[in-house]
Amino acid sequence: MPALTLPPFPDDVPTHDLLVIDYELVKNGDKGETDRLWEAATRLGFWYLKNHGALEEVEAMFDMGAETMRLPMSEKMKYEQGDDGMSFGYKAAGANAVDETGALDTVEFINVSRNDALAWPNKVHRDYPPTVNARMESTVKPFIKKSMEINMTLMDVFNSRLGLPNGTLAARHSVDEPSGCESRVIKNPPRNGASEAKQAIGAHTDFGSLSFLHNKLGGLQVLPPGVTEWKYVKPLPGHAICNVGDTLSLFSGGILRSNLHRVVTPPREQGNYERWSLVFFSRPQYDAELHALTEESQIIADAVARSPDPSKFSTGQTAGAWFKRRIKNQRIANRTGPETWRASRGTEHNELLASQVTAY
Ligand SMILES: O=C(O)CCC(=O)C(=O)O
Ligand SMILES: [Fe+2]
Repeated sequence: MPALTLPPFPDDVPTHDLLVIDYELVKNGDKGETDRLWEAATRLGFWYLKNHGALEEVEAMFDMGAETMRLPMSEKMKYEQGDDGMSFGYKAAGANAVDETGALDTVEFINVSRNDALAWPNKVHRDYPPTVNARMESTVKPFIKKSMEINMTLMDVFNSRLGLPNGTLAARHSVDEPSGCESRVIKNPPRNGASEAKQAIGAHTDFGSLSFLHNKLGGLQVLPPGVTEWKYVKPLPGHAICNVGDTLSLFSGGILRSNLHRVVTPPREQGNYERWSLVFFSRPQYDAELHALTEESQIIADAVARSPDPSKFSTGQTAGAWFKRRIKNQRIANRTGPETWRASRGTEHNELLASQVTAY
């Protein structure tokens, strides 16, 4: 991407501080740092990650994203993800709802399946635009491999803190199995004169286990527990933003928190610029059953027993079904009314509250 001087994140908008976790320390088993990671993952479910060593891979992915988004719309639409609940491929702006009323999202993105990237030049799920293929080996695969390694290192920390036998979470995230794991490059257009901030991506919890996110402009917001006003997460240069998603929250009986978040027009002057972000989503293999791992861990069994609604940890769904249901019911083409949006929901803790919040 051309080097562009972006306006700084303003200091007069409501912002939520995240803990900064040092990946190198976590990798080396530093007790204080793993304590802080645990605190971040159980209290808010979001944290900054520094020293993750993936900065070069991240920049190359932004280049791949920019090359892809520059393709003619007719070319991009050949790879659209469709309305059947598959996430891999291109998603045009306005293809998803952002809320119950059916307001449209403003982001386009290109999602590449982990399975497809690792199997390249063979295909597991689908074909991709030529701009993706050209960089599959040099850019997409290295980014995905590094992201997986980072997420699995963090997941092993959670595995042990949750009192699970070694490798319990890893066994549900096998690299050889088909899964919804994917990379995503997201582009949101500048505000273009609009006076109101718009929801680019509606309030949601992430569908899978762990998300490894990179952005440069503000716009990401979280609704911290017990708070009714959305707070921006300020991007910090060189830092990733990591968060827990639904499936890890379910496996852990709610000990790990999958927090509501959304993306709106970047604040102030930043809103006049294109906003680019990049995520790698780790998700369990499709056939993993989503329920609290109470038989494998007394800590999780106790957490479920203490929950006011233990039934919510027995979804009766596999990861594949969970993922498909959430994606399919966000698609505007599938919308019949507010019930479609509701059917797309995951573990959102206070959805009613979220839909009442209007402050940007
Ligand atoms: O663009 C961002 O900052 C966040 C994106 C996000 O939440 C998502 O794609 O699930
Ligand atoms: Fe998200």
